[in-house]
Order: sequence, then structure tokens, then C-alpha cells
Amino acid sequence: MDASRSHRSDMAPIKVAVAGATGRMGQEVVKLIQREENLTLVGATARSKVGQDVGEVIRIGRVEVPLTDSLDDVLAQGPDVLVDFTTPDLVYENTEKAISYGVRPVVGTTGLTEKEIQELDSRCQEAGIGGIIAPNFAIGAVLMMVFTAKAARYMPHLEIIEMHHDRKLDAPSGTALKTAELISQERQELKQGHPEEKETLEGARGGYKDGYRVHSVRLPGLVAHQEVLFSDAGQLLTIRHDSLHRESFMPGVKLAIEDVMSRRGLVYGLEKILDL
Ligand SMILES: NC(=O)C1=CN([C@@H]2O[C@H](COP(=O)(O)OP(=O)(O)OC[C@H]3O[C@@H](n4cnc5c(N)ncnc54)[C@H](O)[C@@H]3O)[C@@H](O)[C@H]2O)C=CC1
Ligand SMILES: O=C(O)C1=N[C@H](C(=O)O)C[C@H](O)C1
Repeated sequence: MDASRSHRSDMAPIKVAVAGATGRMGQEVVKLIQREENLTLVGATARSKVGQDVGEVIRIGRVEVPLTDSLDDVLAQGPDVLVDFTTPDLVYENTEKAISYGVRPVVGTTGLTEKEIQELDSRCQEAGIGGIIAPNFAIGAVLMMVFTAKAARYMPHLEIIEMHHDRKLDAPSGTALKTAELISQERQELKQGHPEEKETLEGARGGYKDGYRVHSVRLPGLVAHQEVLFSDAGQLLTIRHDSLHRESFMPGVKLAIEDVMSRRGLVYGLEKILDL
């Protein structure tokens, strides 16, 4: 990463709001902001649940977070950055709204289409602010994707297997789609398997994108895992990453929050702000 882009410790803390603060990821982000001196939490949204009232203060770690489902109320408090870990059906609207308030989006929520990402980039450019959308903030996962794309140049036969907890709403994962996009930049579409192969059980060969297969596994107890299997005559290569805890995403989230402060326009993928 370009060191001149990083947020210096002698500057005022970056004011951060969190959308989805009560979720599995949102809670980790609140704890991150609490422990980092250069970050301060100025607001949080979450969906109220049965037995929980909007306006109620909830406790995440040592932090008391006022619960609101109004993103406008939070954005009106003037955060520098909005970190979004909500749901695929909310994320576009949230991000668009943040930009309209001049608040830099740091988006971890998956499910945005290429067209939506381009639109959000244009909006950030027009507003003169930075933003980042990263389907995976774990540095190890980013390395796994980048190494996969490099390996695909030399071993183009591959299949992607992503494995997640069974509360996940989208399949395939944003990470698998991003991996696929990086692979497409390095190799031509390649039909794999027998040209006349037929699925006798629908879905048995997984999803198909640009010449590779993506298989999604959902099991309780898993967090976030991906394996890319490569083969060539007489040899196999496996590139695998495992997030064992959601803390694994936090160094990347912190880096992104600092990075968007001095960027103009939106980047898609944490690899864009790492010096790889
Ligand atoms: N980029 C990355 O590194 C990672 C991305 N993710 C993605 O982040 C997203 C969130 O994942 P989790 O934290 O596991 O989900 P979760 O279900 O635990 O949390 C979702 C949060 O959104 C809030 N929410 C839901 N509907 C709402 C509404 N209508 N209004 C206001 N708030 C609402 C919930 O109250 C909750 O706080 C998913 O898209 C997931 O794929 C997850 C892990 C890492
Ligand atoms: O839902 C999750 O948990 C995760 N979602 C992201 C994705 O879809 O790739 C990132 C990570 O895999 C965890």
C-alpha cells in the first residue's frame, strides 16, 4: 500500500458508523473501532428484533451502541466512513445513501452486481470521495485469490469449492465470484470435464462461470473457507484459505477505513490497496 495514503496517528480519529452492528461481522467491527485509537464509533444501525426496541442501547463487548434502523439518522451525525455488513438486498441502497451524504463507504456485504459497483464508483467520483467494496477483507483470502489467478496462467484446469456456515444468505460466496473474476483476467474460457457429460442430479457439477465450476458447501460450524483445486497431467495443486474466526477480517477492514480517507473513487477488492 502507498504509505502516503495511510491515516497518520497524529490526526483526529476517523469517525466511523456501522450498518449491521449487531450481526456476526458488525459486532467484530464495533470491537475493532473500540480498540483502535485512530477510530471512533459515531453511530450504528441494525434491524430491531422481537423483544428489542429501536432506541434501545445494546452492549457489544465494552461498547454501548444505540440501536436504530434509520440509516439517515446515523449519516446525519456526520461520520467520515460507513462500514456496511448487512444483507445483499440492503447494501446497494445503503451505499448509495452514504455517498449522497458525502460519507465514504467501506462495504463488506456481498451481492452487488458489476453494474451496481460501476454505478457506485461513478457516484463516489462525482462526490469526490473514496470508497471500497471488498468481498473478503481477510488478507490471507486475498492472497489465496491472487495466487490462484497467477497459478491459473500455468494450470488452467481448476474448480472452486467454497465452504461457509449455514446462516449465509448468498451462494456462491462473493469471494468465489471475485476469485473467478481474477482468474478470467489471466486465462481464456476453458470447457472442463467430458464434452458430452450430463448431470443426472441437477447441480452435481456446481455452478458455471467463464469456464470454471463453483461448488458451494453450507454446514453449521464452518466460518469461511475456500479451496481451489488445480490439475495438470500427473499433478494436483490445492490453494486453500480458512477463516477460523471473524477477527480474521478486521486488519483488512481497518486498512480499508484508513485508505478511503485519502482516495477518490471506489475500488473493488482489497488487493487493489495492497502492494502485492
Ligand atoms: N467482506 C468480507 O470480508 C465479509 C463479508 N461478509 C458478508 O457480510 C454480510 C453480513 O454477514 P453477517 O455479519 O454474517 O450477517 P448477519 O446476518 O450476522 O448480520 C446482518 C446485520 O444486518 C442487519 N440488518 C438486516 N436487515 C436489516 C434491515 N432491514 N435494516 C437494518 N439492519 C438490518 C442485522 O440486524 C444484522 O446486524 C454478508 O453479505 C456476508 O456475506 C461476511 C464476512 C466477511
Ligand atoms: O457470509 C460470510 O460469512 C462471508 N461472506 C463473504 C463472501 O461471501 O465471500 C466473505 C467470507 O467468505 C465470509
